[in-house]
Amino acid sequence: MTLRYTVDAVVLDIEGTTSATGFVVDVLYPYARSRFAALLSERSGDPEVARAVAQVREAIGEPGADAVRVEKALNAWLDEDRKATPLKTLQGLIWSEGFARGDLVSHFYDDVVPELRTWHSSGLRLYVYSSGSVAAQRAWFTNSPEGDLTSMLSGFYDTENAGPKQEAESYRRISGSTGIEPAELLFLSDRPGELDAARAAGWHAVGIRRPGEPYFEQGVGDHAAAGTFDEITVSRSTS
Ligand SMILES: CSCCC(=O)C(=O)COP(=O)(O)O
Ligand SMILES: [Mg+2]
Repeated sequence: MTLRYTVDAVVLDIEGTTSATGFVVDVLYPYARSRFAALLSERSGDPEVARAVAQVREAIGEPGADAVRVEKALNAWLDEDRKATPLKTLQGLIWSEGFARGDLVSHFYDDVVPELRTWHSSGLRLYVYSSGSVAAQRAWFTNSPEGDLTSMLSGFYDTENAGPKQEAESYRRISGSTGIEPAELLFLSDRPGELDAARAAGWHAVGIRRPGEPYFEQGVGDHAAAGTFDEITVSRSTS
């Protein structure tokens, strides 16, 4: 069945939606895990690192936690795939450098890039809203197996600049930042809580259900659902 929407922009979740959670967990997470210790010891003076470390200490309620304790907390969050902002900031720093030096190439499901090209060439604006940091998102779309895709993207949002993905206020913030009315925005995500929040903010929302993804069995509640991007026809609003 084809789902049809007429909007100004499509906003994309990454993990479970454009790309496989398995790739993130099996390739990106070990890459970050093996580099946290060096980052924490060698770059503690970097303001972005220092701010993230302070956020970790606050989150674990240990203001005096040393680098070893901070690393332990980061690894525990990794184990449970916790979408904690300081974890995502530090991962993003490590990954963006890994992508830049050619250690990493991102992953997209086969249906995604062709559909993004179709939507972009029809005049739709494309944005990303992911728990992965903006630095990680940029690196992800720059270093795809099909080359640099960032020219199709109009902006990037994460939990730092927009807020938590399961809160309607974050979607209102993105709508305000893009200047696009909520009813002209379509969000694609695998997580029902994120779809609920987008809908509560007045957005259109479609659940992406891909076999093998963590939320496949649970489903997406009462949201419209698609198995692949080519099941969604999106036209640009003329208004
Ligand atoms: C390129 S971002 C890496 C994936 C990631 O760390 C993540 O948390 C993605 O979560 P999402 O909100 O896109 O499901
Ligand atoms: Mg997701």
